[in-house]
Amino acid sequence: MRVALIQLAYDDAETLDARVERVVALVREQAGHDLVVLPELWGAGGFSYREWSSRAQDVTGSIGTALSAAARDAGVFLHGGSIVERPASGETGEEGHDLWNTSVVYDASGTLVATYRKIHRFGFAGGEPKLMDAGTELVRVDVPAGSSSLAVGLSTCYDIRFPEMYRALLDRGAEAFVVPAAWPMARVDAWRLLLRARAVEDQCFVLACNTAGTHAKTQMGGHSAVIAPGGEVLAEAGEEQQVLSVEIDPSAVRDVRESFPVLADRRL
Ligand SMILES: NC(=O)CCC(=O)C(=O)O
Repeated sequence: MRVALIQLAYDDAETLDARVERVVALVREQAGHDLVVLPELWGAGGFSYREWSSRAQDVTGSIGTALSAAARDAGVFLHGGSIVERPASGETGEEGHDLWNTSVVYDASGTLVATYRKIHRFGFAGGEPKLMDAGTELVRVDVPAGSSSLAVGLSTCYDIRFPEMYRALLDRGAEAFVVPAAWPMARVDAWRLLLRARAVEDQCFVLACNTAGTHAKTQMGGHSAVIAPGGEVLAEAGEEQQVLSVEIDPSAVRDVRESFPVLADRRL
């Protein structure tokens, strides 16, 4: 199964339209991959809190429409990273906000097959908790891989600090976790550690796609990575924009779990 992580760099000068055009061109270049992943909030800007409301969209807005077409044209399963979602229905959340940090996933025909609203909001008293509602649903999506498939648990950036969420995804059958992110350089050591920790403790692949470049006065950390279910780093990006293209073998999950059956020793 061939996976591409598009570690995108952007700055404050680029318009949303120009960024969407650039991103969908990069997605189309990944034809031949089974799964392509983009970072968190690449359209609105991961740390551009002040812009989030004006850049919010329904999942069927301009970003979603462009991603759907790119997935179809490239013939790839596409995790489109996340958008600042403002549902066209006027829905509000339990805390009264009308915004969510929502991941959008398309199959190779361009159909929106899953959405995931980020459960753990980053920013303490500011940022996401101030502006957005928290998601409440765990989401697993099965990505076709040749004659079989890979069960992928969805998560976003700051979620990686909450191991109980990944255990819950494991209990829903996850064999891999996708982690789109806008994680800053200042804490990149923690990012690299946490990705491997989640892989080792749950014996799952971790496919983590971070942001690069500097926006909203925040330097992003890069270091997107693909981690095997035994914890080996199969590929890791540097600090600049880069596409990581990696072959993974879904049967490695079963092999690791059989040869070192630590999950069978859980005491609930
Ligand atoms: N966008 C995020 O969730 C950032 C998370 C982060 O910087 C951290 O957990 O540290």
